[in-house]
Amino acid sequence: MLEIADIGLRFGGVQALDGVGLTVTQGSIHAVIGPNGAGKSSLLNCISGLYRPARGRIVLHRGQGTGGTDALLGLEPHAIARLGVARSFQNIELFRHLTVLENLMLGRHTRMSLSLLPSLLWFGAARRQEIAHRELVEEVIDLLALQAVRHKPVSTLAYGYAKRVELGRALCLQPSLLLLDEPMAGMNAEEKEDMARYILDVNELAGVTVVLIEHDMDLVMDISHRITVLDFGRLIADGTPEQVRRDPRVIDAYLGKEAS
Ligand SMILES: Nc1ncnc2c1ncn2[C@@H]1O[C@H](COP(=O)(O)OP(=O)(O)OP(=O)(O)O)[C@@H](O)[C@H]1O
Repeated sequence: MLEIADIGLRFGGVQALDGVGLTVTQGSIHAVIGPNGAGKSSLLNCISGLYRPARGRIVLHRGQGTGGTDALLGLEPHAIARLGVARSFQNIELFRHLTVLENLMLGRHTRMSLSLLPSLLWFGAARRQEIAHRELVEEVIDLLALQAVRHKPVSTLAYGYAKRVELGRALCLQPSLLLLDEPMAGMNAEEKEDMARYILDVNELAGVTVVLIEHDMDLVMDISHRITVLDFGRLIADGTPEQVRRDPRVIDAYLGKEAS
């Protein structure tokens, strides 16, 4: 569903990404791992359009039925989001004084097709659209088990819950591809386990393809179908969790450091 080839990105003297390429399969959870500064966030930023790599190719194949193929390189972030690529955890700001439901409805509104004026003129159409939005938001609330906190302001929620609302905000855009940058950062073991389960549900039940950056190796090995390993901006391994776990370059570059 996503093909990335030969990405080169430089910041002054730092080669953040050097010839990186990978293929994300539709329906998979694809993790990107590597030591600090390896280029993981930069890669996600290239996919979502925040960074413009000097060279390379990023192509999104949209799902069956739509038949579309889009070159993402050079598109603005909002245009990429409109193609069904959502990003969570670093650029989604929740409105902390608003309730969970209000935050999710707001997340949904960026996807509204009717502008204000036609909405006033064509009240019926706007109303139908509002009902459809509401149904989608209710599905997200069910999927992420947010019923108990739906009317609570986000500022009153425990950290793990707030993170789940962020995930919900991204899901309200009905993405086909979800980019998650360290979704478990700052969480305790129980919160991490919960979040991992919801990411699996998003993938399996909602059919969303996920690209995930995460430092917790056991967790990555548990939930990912495929793992790409970066080190100093270069791809050093790519494969199933079993293949990556055994790869001597990975053990050297990453697991070795963790174990020591
Ligand atoms: N906006 C920027 N300006 C300058 N240098 C940058 C910028 N973004 C990233 N870099 C540099 O590019 C390299 C890769 O950084 P990146 O944040 O992509 O790594 P990472 O693997 O996500 O690291 P971490 O695990 O610490 O988040 C680093 O040397 C970093 O300092």
